[in-house]
Amino acid sequence: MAVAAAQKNREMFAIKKSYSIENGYPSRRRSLVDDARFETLVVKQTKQSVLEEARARANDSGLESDFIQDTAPFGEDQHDENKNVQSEADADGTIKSDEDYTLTEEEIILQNAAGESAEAEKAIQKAALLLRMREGMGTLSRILKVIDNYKGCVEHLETRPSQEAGIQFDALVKVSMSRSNLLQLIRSLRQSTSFAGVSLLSDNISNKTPWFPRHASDLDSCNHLMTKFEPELDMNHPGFADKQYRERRKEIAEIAFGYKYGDPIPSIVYLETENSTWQRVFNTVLELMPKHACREYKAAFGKLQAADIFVPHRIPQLEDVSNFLRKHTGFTLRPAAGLLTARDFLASLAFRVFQSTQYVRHANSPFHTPEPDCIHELLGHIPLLADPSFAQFSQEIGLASLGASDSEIEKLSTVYWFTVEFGLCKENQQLKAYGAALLSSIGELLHALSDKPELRPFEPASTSLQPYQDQEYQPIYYVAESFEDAKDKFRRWVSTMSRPFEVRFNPHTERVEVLDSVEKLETLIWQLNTEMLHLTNAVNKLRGSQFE
Ligand SMILES: C[C@H](O)[C@H](O)[C@H]1CNc2nc(N)[nH]c(=O)c2N1
Ligand SMILES: N[C@@H](Cc1ccc(O)cc1)C(=O)O
Ligand SMILES: [Fe+2]
Repeated sequence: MAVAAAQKNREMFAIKKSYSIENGYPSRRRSLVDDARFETLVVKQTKQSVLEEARARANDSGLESDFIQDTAPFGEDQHDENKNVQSEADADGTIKSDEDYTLTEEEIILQNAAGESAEAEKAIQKAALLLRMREGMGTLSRILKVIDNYKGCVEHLETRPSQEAGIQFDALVKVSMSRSNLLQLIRSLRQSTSFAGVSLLSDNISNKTPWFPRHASDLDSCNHLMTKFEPELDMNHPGFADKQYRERRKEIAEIAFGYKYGDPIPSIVYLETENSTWQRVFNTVLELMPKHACREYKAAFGKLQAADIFVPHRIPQLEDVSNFLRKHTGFTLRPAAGLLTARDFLASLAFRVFQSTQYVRHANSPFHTPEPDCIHELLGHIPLLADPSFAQFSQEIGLASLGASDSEIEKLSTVYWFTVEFGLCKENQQLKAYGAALLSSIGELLHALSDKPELRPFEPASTSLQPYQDQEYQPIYYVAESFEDAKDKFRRWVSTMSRPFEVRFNPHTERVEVLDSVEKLETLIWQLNTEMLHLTNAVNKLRGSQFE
């Protein structure tokens, strides 16, 4: 019961998606908790206000309806005396106010795209319009004339009898014209009573792909918190009744809110209680790891110990860990204020950036906590991020998430959940843990390896559909044939995702490029050829030296 209630409570606050710029948010926030409360409202209101703003802008531009002016209103013969009000009177005689022009999301995207710069406004845009024509085919010739007046080119025209009462025909018109003219055209058509509807269809509105972070510095604008487990909001949270703990959390969250790409991660002077929580978990992990952790985890763990980063008596500083990872796999860390939305969290992996919390779980619950803390990130995630093959794999997941649909993000994060967070694998017929949330939670690790939970073979297609909760131990775990097998299967499944474009990370610029032109592909092929040449040379040199 308590679980269900808490889940509901959290769902009320949870923000499911997105890069915050895309949603119109300012990038940084002052208070974790106020923010969290505020954001649920904002999510609802943002769309509304963006729509209103765009509408106001469209109305402010003082455009006349060229459609009406240039072509004479439809049916002018019959309604001559009404000519002046034609553009405002609807078929049933009601006045069309500006409120009636509901801008669709496509139009807002178009408007935003046009508003980016003078060139962007003039850029030629392909678009498909669906016009619901109240009257006969005669309307078509007028439409074509208006498009011509706006210097548009009609690329495709199709009509069909309408299914709806009061509408004679639907016309699908594909045009290419400058963005600003396209916007005016739509507005113009809307003002005519000859149409029961004018809509811009989504698939053609933009030759651009959706917004997503293109450079590691764009992550400054994401960082979106999921208001899930919060000591302030959740009665089940171990820190709910501990004022001091909550203050401490706020203090540490401020670092993440203030952080910008390129900054060194500020170090934290951890309290004695915090270090001793770390020590308890660290020592237990050390004890259980040889028997229960997968090989790759153990190997990387050893390197972190050798570098003096993993020591029992103090919590490692994120900056030191980040520098260590950079040297091994090119991964770096960014401080995060709490649980991020799956979209923002996965996006950072595309840049080989791992968003890491910096606060420590409550001292009363060292062996399991309902939200990620730095002990989870450090003991759970960091070792594998120092493994080159796993690092590569993590980045691929991140790249696959960029611009993916909400339902794909949901599936991706579910598979991520059952592998990277809670994955089990076989090693010489023995069950081993590779999931970070198992390796950072002794309680859950022992539960996973007991006979209590259900174990299922890992198959991304079905695993991606399995609902889960994240407050208590998992009732189901997925077991891969081996750690390699988990990565292989996940990778192959990711490549079946339906996103209509491919992206590539350029490590020199830390930029994600959309592979949407022959030129870009040619440059890449040239780079690969150069690399092939070096590799072939290396092979030849080694072969040659064998015979010396
Ligand atoms: C992608 C998936 O949802 C995953 O569980 C993410 C969500 N957000 C996160 N946010 C933080 N800060 N740390 C994490 O480990 C995760 N994990
Ligand atoms: N349960 C994990 C922490 C965690 C919580 C929620 C998550 O989504 C991930 C990790 C631990 O105790 O270490
Ligand atoms: Fe995690």
